[in-house]
Amino acid sequence: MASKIFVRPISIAFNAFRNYSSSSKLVDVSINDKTGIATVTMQRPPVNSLNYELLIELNGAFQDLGSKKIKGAILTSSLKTIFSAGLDILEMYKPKPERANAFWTSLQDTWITIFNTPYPTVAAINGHSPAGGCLLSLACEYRVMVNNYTIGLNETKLGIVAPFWFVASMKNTISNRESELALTSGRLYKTDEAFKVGLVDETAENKEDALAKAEKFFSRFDAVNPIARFLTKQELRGKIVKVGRKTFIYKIFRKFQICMMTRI
Ligand SMILES: CC/C=C\C/C=C\C/C=C\CCC/C=C/C(=O)SCCNC(=O)CCNC(=O)[C@H](O)C(C)(C)COP(=O)(O)OP(=O)(O)OC[C@H]1O[C@@H](n2cnc3c(N)ncnc32)[C@H](O)[C@@H]1OP(=O)(O)O
Repeated sequence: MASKIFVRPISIAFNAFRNYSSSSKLVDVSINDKTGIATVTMQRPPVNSLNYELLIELNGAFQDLGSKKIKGAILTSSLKTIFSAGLDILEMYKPKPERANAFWTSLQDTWITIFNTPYPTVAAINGHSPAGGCLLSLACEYRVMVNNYTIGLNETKLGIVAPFWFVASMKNTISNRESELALTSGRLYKTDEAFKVGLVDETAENKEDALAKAEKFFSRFDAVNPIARFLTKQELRGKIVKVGRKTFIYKIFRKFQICMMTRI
């Protein structure tokens, strides 16, 4: 039996941008009472492009799950063939500087939240997952991907530069060498190719299969102390987040991106 929990309203999460708040539910969160597994489903047709509102809801959903006693959380999509098309291109087209700043901050906050959850996370990638979509899956601990879709950080193909925390997320998952080859060429991997290089951990026949495999991943931790598990995760991932959040280079880079975005 699955119980629903409410995602924090956007207007409460970010009062300064009340004008941009939306009452529509872009993220569905359900927790299976029997298994203790939460499923976070992005539902922003047509392609789950990541705009400010979706990011705020996603961030709120993963944060709220931190206060629940869950076994793990699965990130997936309600759409038939798309996990997420990445950042919403409309957010990057001549935005107001305040909106660009809020958008960019919400993207990084969401990445940090998912990257750092105390509970285990799996991305059940049930469709295409370019750029920012790939980033979301990289923030999870494990990836199961349905066959015959594409995934990757294809920014260079779009003539843009993946921020270094996108790159760090890739390098946290596949080798430095493979990351270099993939990022410089803007490669989008097919599911089987992604599996071969370790970008995804398992392949699946369809969404149900992906969800079943995702659930199975959590049983690896049945005999593991959750606090020891989380502290170990922090040990492994903490430095990447610190670098992403605090450095001078990041601040410069962000200003540069906002400048680019407001001039397109
Ligand atoms: C391009 C960026 C420009 C400027 C950036 C400047 C500064 C920013 C600096 C740095 C940022 C770096 C990090 C960037 C990360 C990103 O995520 S950028 C976004 C990258 N995303 C993509 O490249 C995906 C593009 N889309 C696709 O490949 C395909 O649409 C799809 C495989 C996801 C789905 O294919 P189909 O099922 O065939 O569907 P359609 O192509 O017909 O699309 C349906 C509908 O959706 C709209 N759409 C698609 N992607 C996006 C998107 N990312 N944002 C907003 N809208 C999107 C598409 O236009 C169609 O709309 P309609 O025509 O039906 O109105």
